[in-house]
Amino acid sequence: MTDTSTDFTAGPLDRDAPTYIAGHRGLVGSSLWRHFESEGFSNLIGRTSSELDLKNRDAVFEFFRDTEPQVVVLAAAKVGGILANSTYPVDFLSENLQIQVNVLDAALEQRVSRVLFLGSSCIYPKYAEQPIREDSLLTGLLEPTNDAYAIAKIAGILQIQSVRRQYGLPWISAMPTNLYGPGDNFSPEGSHVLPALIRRYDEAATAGAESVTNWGTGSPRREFLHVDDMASACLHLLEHFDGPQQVNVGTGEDQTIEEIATIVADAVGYEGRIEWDTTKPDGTPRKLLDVSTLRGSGWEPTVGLRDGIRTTVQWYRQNVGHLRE
Ligand SMILES: NC(=O)C1=CN([C@@H]2O[C@H](COP(=O)(O)OP(=O)(O)OC[C@H]3O[C@@H](n4cnc5c(N)ncnc54)[C@H](OP(=O)(O)O)[C@@H]3O)[C@@H](O)[C@H]2O)C=CC1
Ligand SMILES: C[C@H]1O[C@H](OP(=O)(O)OP(=O)(O)OC[C@H]2O[C@@H](n3cnc4c(=O)[nH]c(N)nc43)[C@H](O)[C@@H]2O)[C@@H](O)[C@@H](O)C1=O
Repeated sequence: MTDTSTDFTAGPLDRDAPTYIAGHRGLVGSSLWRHFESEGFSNLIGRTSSELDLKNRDAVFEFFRDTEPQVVVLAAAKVGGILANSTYPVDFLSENLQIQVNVLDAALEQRVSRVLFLGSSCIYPKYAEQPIREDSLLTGLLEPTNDAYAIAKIAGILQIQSVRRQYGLPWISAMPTNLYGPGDNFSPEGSHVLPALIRRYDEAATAGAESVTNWGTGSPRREFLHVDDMASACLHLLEHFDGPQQVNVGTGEDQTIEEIATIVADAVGYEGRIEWDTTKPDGTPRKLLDVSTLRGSGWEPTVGLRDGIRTTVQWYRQNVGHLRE
């Protein structure tokens, strides 16, 4: 079956159109909200999970009928780091499938004109050639620590492509690399590596601890994008890209986890030793995205890694760290 949605040309979005940001209180959603507001969007719609549980299909359809969004960014999902993903795989599979199927089906009933679905770089095979091109999808086995989450995200890409083929609507998907920034989840067990390190090193610096213990071996490589760059890439794609293939979103540069730990230690002023708990999983050895599609469409990141980590530490100290006992 071919993609029939070929007569659409991406262009500026209507700043007054009802625009639904699903997950608007999360790391990505809150940054999207700030960015869309700063870009003049006057009719943004958001609902918390207690106001609208996106797993509740009837409630989602009723919400779409009431609010009639014309643009939807799907940044609501069950999200977590390597340990949460590997400990609760059925939650990551089932909740994400329910959320995305409900939102995309309701958006289809309303014939929403532009939808952006957010996946993740973990959709690609564990041993994909680096940097990972978009056409590596489904060419090899997944990383077992996040295969359930990845399968849900791959289903989302297929749903976007299927709506394009069957209904000709110009919906798109973006696959972000590991993200960080203000509004992140800093829970020690459930979070991703960067917020976990910021919290651990800040606590160690405050306590004058002689050593900190991080997870795994420190040798895996990861690529990090500041969430405000992610938000600007999302709007850029909605206005400049149309096509069935998911688009990678990243910086095109990566570091070892050990290097990241050193940058965080510098940022918080911690001078003690680093130890590694090798009973914790390393996950995929490397996942550096090929970002030539996005770069070719005229977008590039603006926040350097050291600056981004420094300002995230400041945000953490002002908004989360001071709440500790
Ligand atoms: N963080 C990262 O490093 C990466 C994230 N992504 C993707 O980006 C997107 C956003 O992630 P991120 O911002 O980090 O995640 P967060 O956990 O920070 O935010 C997720 C948001 O989803 C909402 N949500 C979760 N379940 C439900 C539900 N049942 N009903 C309604 N809302 C719900 C939550 O709403 P509420 O706060 O109201 O409870 C929350 O605000 C996700 O699709 C994720 O897969 C991709 C790659 C990397
Ligand atoms: C975005 C992406 O995020 C997840 O994949 P991941 O990249 O493996 O995620 P992570 O950030 O949790 O870990 C990165 C690396 O860092 C190491 N590491 C060290 N010390 C801590 C630590 O304290 N916490 C965590 N979480 N990791 C640590 C850890 O051992 C690993 O080697 C997916 O499940 C999936 O959700 C997904 O799509």
